[in-house]
Amino acid sequence: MNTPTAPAATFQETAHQQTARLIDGKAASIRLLTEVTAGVATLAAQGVTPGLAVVLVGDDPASGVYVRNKLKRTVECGMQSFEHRLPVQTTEAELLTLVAMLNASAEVHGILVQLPLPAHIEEAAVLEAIDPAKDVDGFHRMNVGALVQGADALAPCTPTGCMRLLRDTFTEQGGDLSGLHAVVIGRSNIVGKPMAILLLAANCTVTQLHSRSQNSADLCRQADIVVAAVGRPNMINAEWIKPGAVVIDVGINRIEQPAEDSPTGKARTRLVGDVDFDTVVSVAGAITPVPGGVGPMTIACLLANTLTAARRQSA
Ligand SMILES: Nc1nc2c(c(=O)[nH]1)N[C@@H](CN(C=O)c1ccc(C(=O)N[C@@H](CCC(=O)O)C(=O)O)cc1)CN2
Ligand SMILES: [Mg+2]
Repeated sequence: MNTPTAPAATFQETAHQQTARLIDGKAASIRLLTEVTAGVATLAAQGVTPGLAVVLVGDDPASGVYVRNKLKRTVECGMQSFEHRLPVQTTEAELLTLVAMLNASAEVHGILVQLPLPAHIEEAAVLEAIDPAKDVDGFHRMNVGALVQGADALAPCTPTGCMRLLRDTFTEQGGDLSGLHAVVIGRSNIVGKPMAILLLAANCTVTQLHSRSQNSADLCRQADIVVAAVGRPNMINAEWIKPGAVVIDVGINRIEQPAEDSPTGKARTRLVGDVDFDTVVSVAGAITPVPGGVGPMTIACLLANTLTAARRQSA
């Protein structure tokens, strides 16, 4: 093993003792969508218009919003959009028949089945039925395996978006994250696990915390980079954060806000992350807000993956 060396002067050494810099995911997503739009135009000029099929089963209101946003951005980028809304009582067999049809369609380069699916449908069976070349969510085992081995893969959109935000935040080091200690909180297949793989591929030292971890706050306080993806509102407070650390908040939790705390004086719901923004903002060096942080990057990375898939299928 090489003699350990201290990481190069990092963002946090220069940035602490002040309010954290806000990492603007909305602006970063617009930059990426602009690149994707140019790539789509180039491919279209060669006779291939990338096509994305989005499948939504049931009427979960949040999923409905995400799907609507995906369809809107798809069209804005110049891609073809194929929308499939199925009733909640759709059977697994019916859904698999649709997936097979989309796999066979030459106009469809990317397929996305919005999660969560209704409880009677086995999610894994549906995700494994998608042609890995069209799996723009990067959830198929073939793509997960390729990601782990560092081979060309369609990588999951939310972790990819987080990596882009991190590289942008560390521009002073040329986007180099080598040697930094990254703590990922959460181990879901969609975010936590692929996030850890991507950070490892970027030469970070990675610690993964989860519901059974002990001394989580102490471990987290050693991190240069914290990625919170647990789905528990405001769980990570200032005591978990080393001064100057870069904090990426993947959580999207809708909580009730009582009338007395609401700016309008009426009870309403409010979107918060897994990170207690109000306390962490004065300790961290940089932080993503919720909304306007990771969320918009998820959709931009989905369209980037669709462009990549279309390029590969037409090569
Ligand atoms: N098949 C998939 N299902 C789900 C995924 C996924 O990547 N693929 N991720 C999430 C939901 N999701 C995309 O599908 C998603 C969630 C949130 C956002 C977003 O832009 N959030 C905004 C706030 C939006 C709001 O007001 O509710 C933000 O954070 O600024 C985009 C995509 C689960 N399912
Ligand atoms: Mg299920």
